[in-house]
Amino acid sequence: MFSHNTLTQKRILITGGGTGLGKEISRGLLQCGAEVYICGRRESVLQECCEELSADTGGKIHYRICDIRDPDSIEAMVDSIFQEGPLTGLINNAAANFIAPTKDLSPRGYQAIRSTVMDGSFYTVLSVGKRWIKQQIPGSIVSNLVTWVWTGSAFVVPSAMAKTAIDSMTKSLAVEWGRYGIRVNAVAPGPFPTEGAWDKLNPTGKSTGATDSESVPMRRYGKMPELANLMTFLQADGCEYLTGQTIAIDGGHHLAAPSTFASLADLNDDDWQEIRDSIKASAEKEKSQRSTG
Ligand SMILES: CCC/C=C/C(=O)SCCNC(=O)CCNC(=O)[C@H](O)C(C)(C)COP(=O)([O-])OP(=O)([O-])OC[C@H]1O[C@@H](n2cnc3c(N)ncnc32)[C@H](O)[C@@H]1OP(=O)([O-])[O-]
Ligand SMILES: NC(=O)C1=CN([C@@H]2O[C@H](COP(=O)(O)OP(=O)(O)OC[C@H]3O[C@@H](n4cnc5c(N)ncnc54)[C@H](OP(=O)(O)O)[C@@H]3O)[C@@H](O)[C@H]2O)C=CC1
Repeated sequence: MFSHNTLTQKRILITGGGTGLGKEISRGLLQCGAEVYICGRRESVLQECCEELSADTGGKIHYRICDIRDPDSIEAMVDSIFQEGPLTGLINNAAANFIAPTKDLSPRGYQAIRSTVMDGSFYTVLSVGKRWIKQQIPGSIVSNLVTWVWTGSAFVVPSAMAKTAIDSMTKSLAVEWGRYGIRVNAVAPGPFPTEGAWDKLNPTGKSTGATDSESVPMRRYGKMPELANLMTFLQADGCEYLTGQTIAIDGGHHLAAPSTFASLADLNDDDWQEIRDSIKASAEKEKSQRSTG
C-alpha cells in the first residue's frame, strides 16, 4: 500500500510500542522508512522488540524506559530523544484496562487506568508539542482510542471515560495547535486480539461483545497491517489538512453493536471472582518484569 520511503525522514515515538498493537504499528512504520522510538516499563520486553523489529525490517528502532504516569519520566525521555534529533510524530498507544463491575472499583483501581490513559497521553502530548512549538517544527499526533468514545461501555468505565477525554483533547488541540502546523488525530480500533488486551478483557473466555469477531459485520478480527497502514497514512505527508478526527477501524462493529461489554451483565459473582483472579495473575507476571513504575 505504501513504499519503503513513504516515511523517510520521519522520527516517531510510539508509547507502549514494545507489545501488541504498538509493536505491529512500529513494524509498519519501520517498513516505510521511519526511525522509531518505543517506550514502556519493562526493559526486557522493549529490548526484545527492538532486536526483533530491526532484524525483520532493517530499520532504526530505539527504546526508552518510561512510566507515562510520571511527567518527569516523560520529560527525561522526550528530552533525550530530541537531543538525538527532533521527533516528527507521536503515537499515544500505551494504555491500561481491565473488565470489572464498576461498583467493585476502588479509587486506586480507577486511578490506575485514568492516570495511564488520560494523564499519560496528555503529559506526552504536552512534552512533545511544546518542543515543536518552540522549535517551529510541524508534527503529527495520533492517539490509539476505542469506539467506546462514541458509545461508552459498561464494565470498562474508567477506560471509556479516559479514552473519551483524549478524544476531546484531539478535537480541542487540533484547533489550538493548527496554526503551528501540528495535526492532532486519533484512531478507534475494533477488536485486534493481543495478549495484553485479552488477558485483561477476556481472561476466562466468558466476556463477549467487545472482544467478539462474530458480531463484527465483517465477521473477523482486525489484521495488524490494516491498523499499521492507517497509522502510516496519518504520519505521512500528503494529507496535512486532515486534523481533529477520530477514525474508526473496526469492520463496522460499533455501528452494528454490540461492540461494548453490555452483555457482561449476565455474569455472576463467581464468574467475576474468576475474572479478577485471572487479571491479577496477568498483572503480577507483568509487574515482575518491570524496570520502572
Ligand atoms: C476492544 C479492546 C479495547 C482495548 C482496550 C485496552 O486498553 S487493552 C490494554 C490492556 N493492557 C494493559 O492493561 C497493560 C497495562 N496494565 C497494567 O499496568 C495493569 O494491568 C493495571 C494497572 C491495569 C492493573 O494492575 P494491578 O492489578 O497490578 O493493579 P495495581 O496493583 O497497580 O492496583 C491498582 C488497583 O486496581 C485494582 N484492580 C486491579 N485489577 C482489578 C480487577 N480485576 N477488578 C477490580 N479492581 C482491580 C487493584 O485492586 C488496586 O486497587 P486497591 O485494591 O489497591 O484499592
Ligand atoms: N487490542 C485491541 O483490540 C484494542 C486495543 N486498543 C488500544 O490499543 C492500545 C494497545 O493495546 P494492546 O496492544 O492491545 O495492549 P498491550 O497491553 O499489549 O499494550 C499496552 C502497552 O502499554 C504499555 N504501558 C502500560 N502502562 C504504561 C505506563 N504506565 N507507562 C508506559 N507504558 C505503559 C505496556 O508496556 P509495559 O507494561 O511494559 O509498561 C504495553 O506495551 C491501547 O491504547 C488500547 O486501548 C484499542 C482498541 C482495541
